[in-house]
Amino acid sequence: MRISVIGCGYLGAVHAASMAELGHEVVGVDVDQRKIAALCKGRAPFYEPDFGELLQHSLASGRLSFSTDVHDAAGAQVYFVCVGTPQKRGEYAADMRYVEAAVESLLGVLASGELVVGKSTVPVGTAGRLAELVGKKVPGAMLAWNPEFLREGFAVQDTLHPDRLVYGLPADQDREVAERMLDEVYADIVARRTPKVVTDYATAEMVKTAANSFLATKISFINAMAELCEATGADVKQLADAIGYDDRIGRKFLNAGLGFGGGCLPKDIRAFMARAGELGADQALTFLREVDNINMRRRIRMVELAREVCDGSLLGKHIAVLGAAFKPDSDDIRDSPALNVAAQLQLQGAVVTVTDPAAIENSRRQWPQLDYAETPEEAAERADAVLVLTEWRQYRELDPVAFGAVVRQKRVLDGRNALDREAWTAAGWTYRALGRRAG
Ligand SMILES: NC(=O)C1=CN([C@@H]2O[C@H](COP(=O)(O)OP(=O)(O)OC[C@H]3O[C@@H](n4cnc5c(N)ncnc54)[C@H](O)[C@@H]3O)[C@@H](O)[C@H]2O)C=CC1
Ligand SMILES: O=C(O)[C@H]1O[C@H](OP(=O)(O)OP(=O)(O)OC[C@H]2O[C@@H](n3ccc(=O)[nH]c3=O)[C@H](O)[C@@H]2O)[C@H](O)[C@@H](O)[C@@H]1O
Repeated sequence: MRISVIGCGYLGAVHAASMAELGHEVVGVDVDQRKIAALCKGRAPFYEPDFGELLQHSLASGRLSFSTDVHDAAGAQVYFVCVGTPQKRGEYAADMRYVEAAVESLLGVLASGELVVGKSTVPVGTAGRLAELVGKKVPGAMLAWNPEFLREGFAVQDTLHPDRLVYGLPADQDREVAERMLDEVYADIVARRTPKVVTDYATAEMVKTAANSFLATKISFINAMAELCEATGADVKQLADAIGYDDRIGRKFLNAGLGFGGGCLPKDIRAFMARAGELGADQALTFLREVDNINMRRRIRMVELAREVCDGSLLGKHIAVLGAAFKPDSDDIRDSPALNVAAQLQLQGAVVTVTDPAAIENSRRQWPQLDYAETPEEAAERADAVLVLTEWRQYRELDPVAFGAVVRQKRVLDGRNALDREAWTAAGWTYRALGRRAG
């Protein structure tokens, strides 16, 4: 099948290479010339495990190419829309200008019988509106919404082996044709009997925002428990383990700590609230405001904790921040809790050095005022406190004995509840973590 993918960022580039891996002829299009130049050369423009190999394999097969010209996308049976939907500046709502522009550009290349498939996360109501536009401008062309649930750090695995497929389809006679075309795109995945939900546009759009809202709520729930643990002397990690044994609750996404960041959960819950407001149903989602508040309070608490361990003042204290990406195995720093804390510490007078295995280049571009080091040892040289804010394996596996020789003061703040508290304490470190007793 011939497929085009519009927008080759974290989602689209992986989707394009994965579709080629599934045997399709794929053209990836992006307006960012640097990104396309890198992809054409088989260089991943971002850090994502397994993506580099997949990209090179797909390019070598001759089934994958990239372009900055949307006309090179013409002649496909299916056009995936994977452009960004960031938060609007100064507002909660999603900025839809990239989706609008991408669909507008497709109107010039689309033909009757071809299918536009939205993958970007959008406010409910978008697909219906765009389907009308597509049908009016290109009679016989169709539109479907097929939200994506991949996680960064597992993007290749999640794209090739998703736990479900969701098709939001038109209500008219195009419904069956569109479903058949999507089944052909995902033939290998459908053949494995992957659960498939075939529904209308609005439900498909809402499945995506509801899923991200639920995940954000689960994280903020455990972080609210962490706040109470701090007030009572209880231990949030043991609490999460204990409630997580209940199958109805489950242990996943109950890791208390610095909370959620990234290019999706924060902006998606806000866009969902904004859309509910537009629809006159804002009351239904007021709880998400509290989810957001609990999440942001963790960042402030982390800074307080750093001040506490630094004898009540951050002025002139050398602080090593281990981790800049919003999560491990990614170079994505969009709304990174780690960088937010690093910047707050610096504003309060600390001398902050940040390190990260993959995200230093991105961080330097966005936060040039911070200092950076290549390794945790360099970052922690003569530090008064070490903060582990992204739980990269390298940091989880640090040897607290050897690492202790580098710093001025053996004080470690475990922002992700990821270190072995007993081992660090035994090596003479003062151990502090959100929602746990001092070690
Ligand atoms: N990053 C992720 O893990 C996931 C993202 N999503 C959703 O997918 C969408 C894309 O997210 P990311 O890939 O993270 O964003 P991104 O910012 O990494 O990529 C978006 C890409 O679209 C390109 N673009 C913008 N306008 C264009 C146009 N008119 N024509 C062609 N290309 C254009 C940009 O240059 C950029 O490369 C968002 O709606 C996001 O919420 C959904 C699931 C997972
Ligand atoms: O819409 C999206 O873009 C994606 O958003 C999230 O994926 P992602 O942002 O890549 O990463 P997550 O693993 O969900 O982590 C998000 C944030 O929550 C934090 N987190 C996660 C789990 C947890 O228990 N505690 C916690 O604080 C992470 O550190 C990270 O900052 C969802 O998990 C994906 O299903 C979805 O497709």
